[in-house]
Amino acid sequence: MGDNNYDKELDVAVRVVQMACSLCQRVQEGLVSSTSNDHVKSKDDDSLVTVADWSVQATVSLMLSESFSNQKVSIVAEEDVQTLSKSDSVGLLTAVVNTVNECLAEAPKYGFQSPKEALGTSQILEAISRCNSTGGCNGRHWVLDPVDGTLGFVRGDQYAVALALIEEGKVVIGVLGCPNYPRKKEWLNHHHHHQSYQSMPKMSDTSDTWEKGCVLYAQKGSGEAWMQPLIHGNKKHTWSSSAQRVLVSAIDDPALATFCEPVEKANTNHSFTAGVAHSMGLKKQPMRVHSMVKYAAIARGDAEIFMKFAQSGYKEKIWDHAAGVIIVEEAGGVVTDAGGHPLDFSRGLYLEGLDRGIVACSGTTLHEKLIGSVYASWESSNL
Ligand SMILES: Nc1ncnc2c1ncn2[C@@H]1O[C@H](COP(=O)(O)OS(=O)(=O)O)[C@@H](OP(=O)(O)O)[C@H]1O
Ligand SMILES: [Mg+2]
Ligand SMILES: [Mg+2]
Ligand SMILES: [Mg+2]
Repeated sequence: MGDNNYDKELDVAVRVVQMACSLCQRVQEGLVSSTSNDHVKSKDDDSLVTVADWSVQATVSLMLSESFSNQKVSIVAEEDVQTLSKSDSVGLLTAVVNTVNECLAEAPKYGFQSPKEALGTSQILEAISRCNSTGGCNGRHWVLDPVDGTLGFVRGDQYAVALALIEEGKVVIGVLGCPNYPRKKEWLNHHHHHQSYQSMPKMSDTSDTWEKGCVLYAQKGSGEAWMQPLIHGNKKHTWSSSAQRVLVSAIDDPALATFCEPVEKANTNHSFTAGVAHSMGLKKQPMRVHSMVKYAAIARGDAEIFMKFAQSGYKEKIWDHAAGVIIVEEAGGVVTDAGGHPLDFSRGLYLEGLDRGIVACSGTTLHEKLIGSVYASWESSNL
């Protein structure tokens, strides 16, 4: 691992992700209970963006600047201010400004300073647009997906806040906030989620028996991945001292393994993965989950395999994977492209050179079988 130690960066990143998760929970509660959807917008590629995406991006940008003010902080992040600056977005922008200021007022709870007075619109727009780095193989770059799985977020379902640090092209820390990670792994499944929703305790339920949500994190080369509970509501949690180690599953028999994949067929080829699953002897139905919570499920040992095969021509972005990949690897898992090569985070915004798709496994036995099945299925799917 050399002399590099990222303890300070990791500590800051975990606290800012905790803060962002609390922001998201507040916004999601508002969205799910509201009948209007004026806080959700469609982007040019028809994907969604919400008040939470921009507000988290602003908050993380501000807290990283506060914490590393002596350095030039480079941040690669998903959102820009284009949609937000349009004349018909005044209501949206006001909501972002209010949400960020509400969140900043709580900053001391997370060991950060609150600004002396509420921030204005221009400061918040500036904080969002400052995250316009394009990464690359030189120097340090933070990589942020403020809300990953925005569709899941809007549906009241799974989503994640993902923050990673890349140094000289390698991911060195990863933090993944999963505010709706359920107590029972079966509840992760999108379909089960709705069936069991009525019987699930509500978000406002503060009973101690109900633990939902977590923040996972790892540092490169440590061989350890950790999980903290979320700070719920106003409860004073000793969250920083209640971290638990997470480990991948020991299951290496495909017949017993669970594989997870994106919910939407637009984001992955469900029929191809069904063929791969059959070919390698997976017996269980796929667990379809929004967001990088799929990586969290592998790291926590709640599932053994994650596959994503996007349409050819779609370029995977680094912020959709960086934090998840390092957490799974440090928890004992293996993540590669479909050719078995490690993902390359050194080439800018995209995972350039990716061979077909991404596969994550709890161990090498399943990984080798999976790569073999992808090879066989790809051949036959192209006959
Ligand atoms: N066409 C296409 N193909 C593949 N991937 C795409 C595509 N379009 C978008 N994206 C990216 O997918 C991210 C969401 O992935 P999920 O696994 O959460 O998808 S799903 O909602 O479960 O279907 C999503 O992340 P967020 O935008 O942060 O939600 C996108 O970066
Ligand atoms: Mg998006
Ligand atoms: Mg994303
Ligand atoms: Mg996103």
